[in-house]
Amino acid sequence: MAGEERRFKIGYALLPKKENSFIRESLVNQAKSRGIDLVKIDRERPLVDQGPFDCVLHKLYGEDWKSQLEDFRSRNPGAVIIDSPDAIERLHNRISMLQVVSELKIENQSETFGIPKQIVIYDQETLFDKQAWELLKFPVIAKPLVADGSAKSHKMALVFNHEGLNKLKPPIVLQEFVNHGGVIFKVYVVGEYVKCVKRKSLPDVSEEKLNSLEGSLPFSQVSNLATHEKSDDKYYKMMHLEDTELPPQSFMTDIAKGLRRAMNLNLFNFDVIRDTRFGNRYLIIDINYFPGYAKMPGYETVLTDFFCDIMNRKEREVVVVEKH
Ligand SMILES: O=P(O)(O)O[C@@H]1[C@@H](OP(=O)(O)O)[C@H](OP(=O)(O)O)[C@H](O)[C@H](OP(=O)(O)O)[C@H]1OP(=O)(O)O
Ligand SMILES: Nc1ncnc2c1ncn2[C@@H]1O[C@H](COP(=O)(O)OP(=O)(O)O)[C@@H](O)[C@H]1O
Ligand SMILES: [Mg+2]
Ligand SMILES: [Mg+2]
Repeated sequence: MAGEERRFKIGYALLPKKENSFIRESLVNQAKSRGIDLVKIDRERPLVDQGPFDCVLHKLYGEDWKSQLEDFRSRNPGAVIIDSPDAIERLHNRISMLQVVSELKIENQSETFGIPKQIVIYDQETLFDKQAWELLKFPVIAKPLVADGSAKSHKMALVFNHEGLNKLKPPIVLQEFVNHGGVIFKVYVVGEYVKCVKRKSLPDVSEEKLNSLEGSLPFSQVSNLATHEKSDDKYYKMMHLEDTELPPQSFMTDIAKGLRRAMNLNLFNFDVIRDTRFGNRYLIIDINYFPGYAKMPGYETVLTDFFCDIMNRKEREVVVVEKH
């Protein structure tokens, strides 16, 4: 219609905590002003009975939701689902999550990247099996194998010696703890957009400290501690977050692009540490689907740009299909 702008409807299905942090008025308004209406999907009703939606944005788990999306896809072949549940599922297991990093090839002369040494342990006996330990040395981080967003899946332990293994509950991943100067880099990806920020992490463990420490130290979501917990804390001040240099942006962008293509995902972030033994070696330790974007300054513009981009691409594809 002449003079009338085409509007798009994006339905979102998020857990209440995510909805509260992500669906802010500022985002809704900015999207609206650029022709995109963000509409909440009612979880009490079948998805196929709602809409019509040009796009579905979601971070929900479980078979029921997956089959609802499949029904929706078959009845609305023109709609875009961000992102595919099968692609997201790869991130729910801490082994398959990082496998894709090992397969990535990036040409770079000055920096290298990879993942820390790690093994997966399914039962208590294997925990104490000498052979399993040939690859690893203490300290290690024990992480639940499953990464499904539950509080349990974030409960980790820094393990200093064999004694510390007793408390662990397989299935777990044991990953070499790599000294990295107490600062972690979080690389946020939104389609083609890539933003790297610094966050606090665990402090380095010296050989000396390692020998004096007892068994293990449990922790959870260390990079997400509230601001007051950080600022009062002597330890946080010791970490010199401001003095830490960010990794080269082009290097992070290359990795992000490679991961995006290999995983077929648009919305994710990955955690990177810089190995203090080398200074130019980066290790990817975690990949998260649809992370806390609202913590990114100006997230409203980044996300709105992305929505517009997806919708324009969809329009172009429809035009091409119609022409043929
Ligand atoms: O809640 P937020 O904003 O802290 O976001 C969490 C992320 O924090 P980040 O953006 O990386 O600082 C968080 O990332 P980290 O675990 O801190 O690496 C996860 O992505 C978390 O989702 P889930 O519990 O793994 O499903 C994210 O939680 P949800 O918002 O998805 O519940
Ligand atoms: N291999 C490692 N070496 C050093 N520190 C690590 C390692 N793995 C994790 N960490 C620290 O533990 C935190 C939580 O681990 P992570 O794998 O990111 O779990 P989550 O999914 O709960 O964020 C990281 O943000 C980082 O501070
Ligand atoms: Mg993490
Ligand atoms: Mg994670």
